[in-house]
Amino acid sequence: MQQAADWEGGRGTPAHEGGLEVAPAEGCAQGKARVSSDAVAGDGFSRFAPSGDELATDAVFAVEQAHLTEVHGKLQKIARDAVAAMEAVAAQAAEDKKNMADELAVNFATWDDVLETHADIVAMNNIIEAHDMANSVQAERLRAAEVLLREPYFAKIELQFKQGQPAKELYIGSAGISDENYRRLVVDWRSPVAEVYYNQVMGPTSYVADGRTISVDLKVRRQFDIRGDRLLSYFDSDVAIEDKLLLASLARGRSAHMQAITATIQKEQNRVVRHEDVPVLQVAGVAGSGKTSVLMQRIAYLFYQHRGALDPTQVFLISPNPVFGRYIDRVLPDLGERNPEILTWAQFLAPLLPTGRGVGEGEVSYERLRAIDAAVAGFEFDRGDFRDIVSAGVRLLGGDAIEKVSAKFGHLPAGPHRVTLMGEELDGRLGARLKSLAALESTHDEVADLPLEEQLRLFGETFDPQTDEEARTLALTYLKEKHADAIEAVRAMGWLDVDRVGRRLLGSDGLTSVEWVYLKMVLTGMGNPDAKYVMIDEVQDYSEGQLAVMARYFRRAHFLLLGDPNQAIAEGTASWDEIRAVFEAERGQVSECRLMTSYRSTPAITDLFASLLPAGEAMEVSSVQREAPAPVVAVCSDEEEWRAALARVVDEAARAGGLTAVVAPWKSEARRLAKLLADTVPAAVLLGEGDSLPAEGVVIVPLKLAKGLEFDRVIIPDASARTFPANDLARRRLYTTISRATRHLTMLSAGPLTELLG
Ligand SMILES: Nc1ncnc2c1ncn2[C@@H]1O[C@H](COP(=O)(O)OP(=O)(O)OP(=O)(O)O)[C@@H](O)[C@H]1O
Repeated sequence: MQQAADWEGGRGTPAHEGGLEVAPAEGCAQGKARVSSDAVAGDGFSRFAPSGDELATDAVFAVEQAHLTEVHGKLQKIARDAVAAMEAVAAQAAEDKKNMADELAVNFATWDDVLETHADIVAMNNIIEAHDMANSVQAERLRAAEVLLREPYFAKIELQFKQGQPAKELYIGSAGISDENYRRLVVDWRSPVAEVYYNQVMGPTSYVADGRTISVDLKVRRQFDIRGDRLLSYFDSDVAIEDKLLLASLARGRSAHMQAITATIQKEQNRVVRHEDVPVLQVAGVAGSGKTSVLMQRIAYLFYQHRGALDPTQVFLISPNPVFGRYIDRVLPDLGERNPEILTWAQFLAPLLPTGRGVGEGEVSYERLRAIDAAVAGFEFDRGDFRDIVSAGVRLLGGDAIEKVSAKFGHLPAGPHRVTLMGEELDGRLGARLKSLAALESTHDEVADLPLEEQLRLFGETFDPQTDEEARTLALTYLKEKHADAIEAVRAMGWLDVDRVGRRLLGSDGLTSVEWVYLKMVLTGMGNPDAKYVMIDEVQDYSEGQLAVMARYFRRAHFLLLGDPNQAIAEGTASWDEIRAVFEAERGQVSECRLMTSYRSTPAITDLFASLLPAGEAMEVSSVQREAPAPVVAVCSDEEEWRAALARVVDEAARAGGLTAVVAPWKSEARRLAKLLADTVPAAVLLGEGDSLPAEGVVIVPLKLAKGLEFDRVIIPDASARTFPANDLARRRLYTTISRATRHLTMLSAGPLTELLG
């Protein structure tokens, strides 16, 4: 066992028994991590594809290639036919519209004429609607064909439904499609029968369709690697111990955007993707276990299940940071689906807050929010809780009037019902006030004094009213725009001084933004009742308060919570049990799943981050990746050495190709590193919130922004005890940092290496 010098005092660092071996090297002490994993290695994969000669003589290969060629040809025809049909519909629609417009004699002379005109218009609309419908069917077909032309299918199953009968062949792909005779060419991966493929059990098995369990005998389970109309290889699995397609997919490495895992969803992942629709599903998964991938597949699955009834605007994905949002935003479009609303916490919260109020820190306990619930239960408004609505210097609604409206509904408790009724009444009063202003001579003069282009923009003509009524109508249009802020303030219950109510109720100086939004929800019922699904990725990074706000805001939605308790990288976030408790309190029962296999990193890197897990948990984590060079550690004895070593490893990484991340613990440290490297390795760029992940190169990125992402190489610039002291938070931060690496990991240490790696 070697010892490396401590650059601060020249003291020796302790040796790391059973962990990383640290050996001196030029400039810094260097070494390789010892690997204990015997996970699936290269040999299994090298047999995956038959060689050229074998392919030529492989009868199955020839049959499958012929089938693929036929299906691909049919898909091309389907796409061509769909385009032609859409063009024909468009031409016909244009013709029909022209004819109908020519024939349509708008006549309101008598009541009979009105009825006839109305009937003509309805008939015209029906024809237009029929065209739209025909087009949307063809558009859907075209979309499916386009998705499939890239890879028509990835698997085939042969199912025997009854003994003695021939087995039925089904090809499974990213979308489902039939030929012109309604014969299924490809079965959608989300269809009930496809479950048999994902269950990875040969022989007698079953699937559920329309609530019925259907028993089948799975005779053949064949996986394909296909590009367009070319079959690259196939693999028949008789026992599902090794998934060759999975190994092939993992060997292909990462790309600048997350890829769908449709063809290789594993059994434990499939349980989450096809999980029954429960109010809350909480999924705990180790780093790289496919939580985000599974989340995307689940969304695609839900769109399929609720086709026509679930719109993407009713699904929300709360993502850890904007870079991550962009990293995942191609997965669903590649599957032929639209993206849900992808928001960070800040993007979710900001529009709910009054202008000028920052999102602030999210650290709020559930207890504190429950105190708000308790206080509001026995509460009554007073005059000071109401604010004048003022716009452009005009007081449009006074606090006294609002208090009177409140008293009118005083028989109701102060809460959402009463506030809604008050809102409606105040909306009416504001409308009446604007109307009375619109009747004033002074307003008409104001409108007449508007620049001409302003009048044209507002009215489509200059202000030249012929009657009083016309003058009032035009003035009202002007006032509605002038006082749009007041109209919006009434709609958003801006007349209620939430801060004042909070101070009164809680006796505190001020509310945090989380408390403010929560109190507003409790008082006014603010929320999104139309959201049907909300997915929170990296759920361990939110406080109880933030989670309770989301649970309350999306009050009718079903939640999917995915996270890794060991990746909680900030203080004040909810523990795994607290997350469950918040959702149990807010939404009732919480169902749970676990994902324990890691797909991202090599066995050596997986072993290393798994060694940071609490005792017991590490034993369960396994890696599926192939082996690659062991992680490298360099302990430097002084700052100068460390700088030189950093420049060297970053430069080497830049030359090696692929994408490297220098993961800094904090934003300030990332900036410092960027400055430090600016002269020596200018290729290394600082990644900001507004950036997308490049396909290759070197990025310097704070850990917070690296959340959920992965890189071919990770460089930890300082794995010293100073950056990672021996405590739980640092342990989780190191685990998260290391697990961003897929194949290569280099750790430098300015001074003694952290004990956590000992
Ligand atoms: N079934 C699978 N087939 C192919 N690749 C997979 C599969 N499951 C996961 N992967 C790959 O493993 C990597 C990690 O997946 P993902 O980012 O979804 O994991 P995660 O659990 O969200 O990670 P973390 O929490 O550490 O950010 C990705 O490159 C993903 O494509």
